[in-house]
Amino acid sequence: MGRRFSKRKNAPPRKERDPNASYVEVIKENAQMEEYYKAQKIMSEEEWPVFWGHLKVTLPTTFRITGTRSHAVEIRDTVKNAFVPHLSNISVDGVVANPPRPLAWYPDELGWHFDVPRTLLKKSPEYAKFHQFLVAETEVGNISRQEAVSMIPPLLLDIQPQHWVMDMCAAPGSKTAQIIEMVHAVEQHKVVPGGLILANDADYRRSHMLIHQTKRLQSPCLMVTNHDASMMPSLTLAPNKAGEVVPFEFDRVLADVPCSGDATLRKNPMVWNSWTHGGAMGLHQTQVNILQRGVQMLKVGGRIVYSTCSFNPMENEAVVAEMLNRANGTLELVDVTNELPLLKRRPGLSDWKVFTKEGQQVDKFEDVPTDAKGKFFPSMWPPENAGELHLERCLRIYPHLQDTGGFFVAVFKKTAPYVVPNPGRAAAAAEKAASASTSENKEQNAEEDTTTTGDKHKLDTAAGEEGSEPVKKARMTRAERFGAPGPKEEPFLFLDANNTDVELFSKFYGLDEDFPKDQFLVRSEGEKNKTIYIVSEAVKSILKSNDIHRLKVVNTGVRTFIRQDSNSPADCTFRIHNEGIAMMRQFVSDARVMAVQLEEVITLLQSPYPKITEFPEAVQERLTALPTGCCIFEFDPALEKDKDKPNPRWEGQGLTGFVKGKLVFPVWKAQVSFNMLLNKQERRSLAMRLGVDCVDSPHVVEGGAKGTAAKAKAAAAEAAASASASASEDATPEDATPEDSPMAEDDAAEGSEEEESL
Ligand SMILES: C[S@@+](CC[C@H](N)C(=O)[O-])C[C@H]1O[C@@H](n2cnc3c(N)ncnc32)[C@H](O)[C@@H]1O
Repeated sequence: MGRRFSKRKNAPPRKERDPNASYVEVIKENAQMEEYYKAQKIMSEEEWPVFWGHLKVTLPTTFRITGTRSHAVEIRDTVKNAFVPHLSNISVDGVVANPPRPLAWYPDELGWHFDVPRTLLKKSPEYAKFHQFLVAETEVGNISRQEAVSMIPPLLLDIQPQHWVMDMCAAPGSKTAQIIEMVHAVEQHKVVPGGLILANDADYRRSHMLIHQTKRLQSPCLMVTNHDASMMPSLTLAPNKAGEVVPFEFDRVLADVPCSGDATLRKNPMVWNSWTHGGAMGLHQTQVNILQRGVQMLKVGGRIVYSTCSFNPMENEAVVAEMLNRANGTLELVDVTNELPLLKRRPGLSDWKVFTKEGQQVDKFEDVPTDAKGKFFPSMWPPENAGELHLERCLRIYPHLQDTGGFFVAVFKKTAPYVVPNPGRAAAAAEKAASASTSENKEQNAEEDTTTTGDKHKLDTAAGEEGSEPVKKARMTRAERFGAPGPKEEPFLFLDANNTDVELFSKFYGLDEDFPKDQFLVRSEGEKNKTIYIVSEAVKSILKSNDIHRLKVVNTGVRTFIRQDSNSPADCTFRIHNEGIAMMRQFVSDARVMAVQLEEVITLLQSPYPKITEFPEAVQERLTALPTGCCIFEFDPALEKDKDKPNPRWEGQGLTGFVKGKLVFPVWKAQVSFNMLLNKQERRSLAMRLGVDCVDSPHVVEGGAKGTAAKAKAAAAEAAASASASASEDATPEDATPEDSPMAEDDAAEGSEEEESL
């Protein structure tokens, strides 16, 4: 997960976690690595000392403002106008900090960086306030801490809202979040977007980090799967509404593959200690196989971006060159010189050297000693036609160019169908490996079946001697490679448009005629429908495929309606979940929407269950007239009567603080009182943006404590919860018991080992 600014529950003592504390003990030298990269001639001798020196400097903090377009702009303007002017020239103990500033190359000033020593963050009241803001906005997913260079691959995918996008190695999900935002970039009224985001990770536990990271983006177009990306299954999809069977292919694919990670030195100083010549060797073939499967599943005319956080040509240009040669003219490198023009980059290499684990240079595959042959593939060397492949079109990002981490990116376009096998220059050993991992549908699916039943994993089954890396890998079980497989997922069951429950809430909320009522689903077979999710038409066509058993879907759908088992006399016991409110607001009848002023919002924020009599007299009559049950409160700052009155909390801002767009949130009306259906973080974030105080609702339910939910995915939950950053909470109506939704299981499993506070 992009690192977050959040506080962690049960976090180890600060001292243990302070990365600076451990950094001082690392000696930032590695002679082998220095020699290796000098031999690769990744830059001139004159530039080398600047590059090498920069690797030793701690990375600035970077964050990205997330969410839908208008919302993100609002948060950006808050950072720019409310904080930055107060953060210039601040010094503590003689240290002056650079105030936060936008990344020059990131579009619309939505990417930011700053390098502020921890002491200053703690001691300066201005920075403390800024930090508090970052924490609150991160909690609700409006800000995501993400390394600057990691933001590049999604930007180069050139995603359009209607695109089907596959993120092959997606966890913890910072790039997936960016992709989701791009698919939702155009805010359309009364439309569920047509795009699709399939986010996959081979590691089940990490696939749950992915769910956590993307949950707050509330996309009905997202599907999270758990496969070895080199063996993503092929499916025949169910016909869509127009009766067409569209192929299971993607307009855009991101292959952000597992790599040795030596370009993350600034963030992970331990790499100084651990780097060896062998680090990249065991990854090269896996990287080729993942990229190749991505190319197969890409539409002709589509774009695939390959990226690593490694400087190593064996993981970078060698993989790219092998793929281009296998593709034999059906794939080309795109010249992206004019894309992100302010991003400083260096061209890819057309020549590089290969070394043994012991550090001996080997000029060609044929020269590898027989007893070491199993560790090498011919594709690790520069091909003879390297000069013709336009490898210079690859992007090498070096830390000293713009004070970032290092990264490698290659952007391809598929120009014609790609047929496997086409082993190109690969030798017999690699051919065998490739065919094991990329052979057509039948074999792939059979493979998936065997891996899930615990048989030996066949990926990378290269011919090689006993004890060689490929053979050892081939003998690994799936669990050894990717951790324990998750439990069998509950099925995704669609509700008919004329299902009694669908009819009940459709009528109660006056759902628009155009609303796709056949895209609701549940996950609790045989039980009454407790939690109702909505998915896009594209997701539905996948879930309704006859081959769906081949795809391990771990999560999809946005929580939209929750059944409240209560004694409430409400006509409809389904409440709207805050997750689905932005989308549902477009389709809900105005009769269920109450326009409110700031004063009413404050009453709800400052009292857990305010009685009608606690609201301003002017609205009491309207509130009394509302039928019991769930309704939507809508606050439009443009209609606020006192909007220009200064807000004492935020200097220079009107009374509504930094909230410029409409706010909608679900509220439960009981007999005599109201309850805002927001969790603790959501309440706090809203209060902070409005510049008012709030109280936490006492009726929140800790997600981790949801008994049955926690049990259901015990394996994943246990692992993730131990690293968990924040148990989630859900607000419930005062007179109702908390729902026990299948999706609540995710709350128990959420969290990230990569989470870090400022
Ligand atoms: C570099 S990280 C991806 C980072 C991610 N794209 C992001 O931006 O947050 C690589 C990921 O690949 C996953 N992985 C490793 N081998 C894989 C495979 N064969 N198929 C799919 N995922 C794999 C790892 O679990 C890891 O989460």
